[in-house]
Amino acid sequence: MAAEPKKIIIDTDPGIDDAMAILLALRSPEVEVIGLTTIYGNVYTTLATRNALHLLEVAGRTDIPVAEGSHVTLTFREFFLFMASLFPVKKGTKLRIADFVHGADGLGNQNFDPPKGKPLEQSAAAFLVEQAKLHPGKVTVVALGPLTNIALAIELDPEFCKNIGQIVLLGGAFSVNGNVNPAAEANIFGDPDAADIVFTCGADILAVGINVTHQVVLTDAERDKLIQSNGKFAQYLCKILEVYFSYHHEAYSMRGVYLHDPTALLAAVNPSLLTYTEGAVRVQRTGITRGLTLLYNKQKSFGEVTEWTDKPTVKVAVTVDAPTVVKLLMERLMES
Ligand SMILES: O=c1[nH]cnc2c1ncn2[C@@H]1O[C@H](CO)[C@@H](O)[C@H]1O
Repeated sequence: MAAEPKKIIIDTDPGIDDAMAILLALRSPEVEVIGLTTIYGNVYTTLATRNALHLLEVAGRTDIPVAEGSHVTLTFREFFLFMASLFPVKKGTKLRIADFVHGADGLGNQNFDPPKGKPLEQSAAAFLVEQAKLHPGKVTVVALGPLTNIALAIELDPEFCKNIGQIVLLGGAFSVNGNVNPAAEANIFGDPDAADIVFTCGADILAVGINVTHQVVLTDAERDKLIQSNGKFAQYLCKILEVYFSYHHEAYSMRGVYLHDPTALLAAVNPSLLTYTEGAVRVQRTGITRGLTLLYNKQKSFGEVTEWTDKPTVKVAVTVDAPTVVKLLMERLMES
């Protein structure tokens, strides 16, 4: 008898590689997407919500709910709540939005029609808490953007970390340079305070960092194969991928793109595609290395108490079967 599909919620900032991961998830029988929650990162949260609804309409899956997430980082949020109580005036935020990677609309400057659907009334954090409680130990969150919503879910319900089955997150640059600056990877840099809360919350966490996703490349030749296929999702993605290819060409002088989000998604679909190590991860929250992720492998027992002492163990991906990830992605998108 086939195993019941794993319930997943994708926390996402679509985003071209997010779009690939979402469509891939919808073509993966091993998982059932029970919701999308949105976050800023590649675009602002409002646009992330719009794009999430749009992608579900493209896929004909408007039965899947979308819950809108935080518009600001954890610290800004706390500051706002405090200031709003004193002066009810809105101020601008200084989010780092990667529109130069994904286009101004987040989906390769295609300017699609606005979606017809609407997000739930419920916030992303409330949705995450509710679903984890409803299916204890059975829901996997695949977090593809900054970790604000997950940290808010932890704040909202201290039981969330126990109720959630696993958090597979795309984030961090473990023992390699970041992609925002030499220290930091984009998702962790987006909200380092939230990331540190998530890494130390005690949930079952698998972090897939760019030390792993930089091994997974979709080449120009593979994109050509996607273009030539009749797959509906492949056709759609090839339209939006142009901007992402140009960015990689400029930034990395490469003829191909990194498959960050699809790799993290497939790590949730089939964990045996990766190997991982274990230890405690802390995130640098200030200074020039803000957003740095540092894994303590617990091989040395330090004489003194450190910021890593007694912190829970998480899994950090080390290797990936890149050819199989690319093959699965291509096959599933071309069949669609
Ligand atoms: O150079 C970059 N700057 C900012 N964000 C990036 C860059 N390259 C990729 N991403 C986005 O951030 C996540 C991986 O870190 C991915 O979701 C990717 O879309």
